[in-house]
Amino acid sequence: MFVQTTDDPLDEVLKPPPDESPEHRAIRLQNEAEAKSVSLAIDAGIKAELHARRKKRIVRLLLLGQSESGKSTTLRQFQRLYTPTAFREERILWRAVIQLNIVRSIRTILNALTFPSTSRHTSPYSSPRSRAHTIFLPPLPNHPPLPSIEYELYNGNGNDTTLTFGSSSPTSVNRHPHHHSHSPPSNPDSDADSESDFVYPHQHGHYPHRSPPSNPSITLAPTPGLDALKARLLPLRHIEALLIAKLVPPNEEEATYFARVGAGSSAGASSSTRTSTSNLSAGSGYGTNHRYRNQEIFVRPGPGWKGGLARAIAGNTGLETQDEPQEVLNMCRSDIIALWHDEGVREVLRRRKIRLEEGSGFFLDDLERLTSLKYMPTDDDVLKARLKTVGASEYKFEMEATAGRDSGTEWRIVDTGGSRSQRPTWAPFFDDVDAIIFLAPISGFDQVLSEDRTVNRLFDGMTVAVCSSSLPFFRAPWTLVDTKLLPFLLPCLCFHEDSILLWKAVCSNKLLANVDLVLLLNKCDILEKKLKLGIQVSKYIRSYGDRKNDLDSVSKYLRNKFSAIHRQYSPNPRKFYAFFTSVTDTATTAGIIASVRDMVFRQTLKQSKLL
Ligand SMILES: Nc1nc2c(ncn2[C@@H]2O[C@H](COP(=O)(O)OP(=O)(O)OP(=O)(O)O)[C@@H](O)[C@H]2O)c(=O)[nH]1
Ligand SMILES: [Mg+2]
Repeated sequence: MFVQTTDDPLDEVLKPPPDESPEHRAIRLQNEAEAKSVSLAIDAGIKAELHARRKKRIVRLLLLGQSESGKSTTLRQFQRLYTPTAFREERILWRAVIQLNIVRSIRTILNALTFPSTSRHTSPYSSPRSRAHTIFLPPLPNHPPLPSIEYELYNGNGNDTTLTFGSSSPTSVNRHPHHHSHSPPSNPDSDADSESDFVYPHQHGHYPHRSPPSNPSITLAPTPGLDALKARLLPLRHIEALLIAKLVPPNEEEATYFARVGAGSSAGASSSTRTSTSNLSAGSGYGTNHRYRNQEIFVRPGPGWKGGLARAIAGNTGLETQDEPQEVLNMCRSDIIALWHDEGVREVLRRRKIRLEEGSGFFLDDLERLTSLKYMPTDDDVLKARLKTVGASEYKFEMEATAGRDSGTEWRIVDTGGSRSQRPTWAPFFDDVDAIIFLAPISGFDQVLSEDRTVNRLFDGMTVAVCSSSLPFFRAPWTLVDTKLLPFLLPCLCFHEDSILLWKAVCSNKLLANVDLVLLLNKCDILEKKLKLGIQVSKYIRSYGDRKNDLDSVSKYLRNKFSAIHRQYSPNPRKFYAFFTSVTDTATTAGIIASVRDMVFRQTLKQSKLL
């Protein structure tokens, strides 16, 4: 029976009729009882859901470390292990990145063969014999004609070659003298070009091994073999532009920065091709502006670039795709393989100290498979692919049931860009993080930072940085520190810029005082290779002294260094977790990631007093 306690007009409506019969009343009461129980059940469901949501654990991990330390690769390992279906589905999207990695490796080789390496040889125009040429290339198959674009390439025998792709091009490759606007300026140092420290191939396109001369310079010889090979590899420049245009959104200002700096002629290019044009001009920029030739293509983390690629290949299985870069790679396959396996080329790279196989995105040892028309990236390929990160982004993982007791926990992993200009983006994540995974690529003891070639990756570069508790480290980008300002920036410490410096900064940061730090001493596989090649650690790290130059001794020595810093700089005592890793190695990394996950999970429970 309703008890009317309010003046609610609804009550008036719901009031039983005054002449309600006993039968009708019984039915009405039964209906009301049923409605009430349904309503109660709904309320209970909502309550339970709210309760479950409140109970749901969220663990937030932050990946830190210098550029190329392996942060994004570690994230991909997490994805591979904990969201395998999504990881597998996305493999096809990585093909473009791998193609770009291959093309860039080839470009590095061709540049090494072409450009003199000594500091006085900074201009490809410096030869008095320089003359520009134009090569007209036919439009590539299965691709709409591109506007006519010109690129310049120093072809190694004193001539500049301008390449033109476009619908107006003749159908055969031929050369003719280029107009005067591309004529090389005269250079008073031009005689210097008659000698350089690189080996030229002989006339049949092979690169004979030459024993090192007593003088590090090697006299140049005419190089028709190399010219022919390079001409056959020219389409790689075209696909480099296509790939960049595919991967970098057209509105990406930063990605095209260096292109604009090194831009050549791009008149007539449509706005959609301007990205590729200007980036190709950057390709020409490595002819005319050497300092930009190592610029990396990057993407902002998150699904953005993948979304664009996915749309581009929508409806395609990836097996019978008409993928132009793949077709061009396939077409150039034998030349690429010949180039990479040539002893003479290897010798040039050795002399130039270019060790592609130790660098990022190295795929040249597997060209047969990777250049096949039906190539589909494997898990390992995806892990080895290199795509620089800019900015920071959070990735969510629901652990699957197989993950055991932490199933239902939501893991949020933040991947960050590690190059110097990116480090200020780390700070906003510091106040809400459960653990930090810090990657230190210990193979970098004999390398310099790609963004500053005066700075050793691990130890010995001398750079000034500002670090103080009152001036948050990461909000004071080192790049902004001007030496003129130094007297005003106190306290000011002189650091050795490198992974060690970063580790010190992370350990000492007060915001992170209660955050667990997990150190991955990464790239052990490369370290091992270097040590086997006889590279002496003591040459680069003076304090290493006369310890054994083997993997065990070196890695333990480095771990102790990091551990000592952790002990000394942590504001509060905390445990030190360190692992030796090669995060591209799926077999070993799976176990390590499981340990890290368990350890972080336990600590999180402890801190939330659930354990
Ligand atoms: N051989 C080897 N290569 C590795 C290892 N870890 C990472 N790499 C490779 O090194 C390159 C750089 O790795 P990333 O994960 O992109 O580096 P990152 O720290 O994310 O770099 P940024 O995005 O620039 O900050 C990639 O090509 C990886 O495949 C390793 O342990 N061994
Ligand atoms: Mg990255």
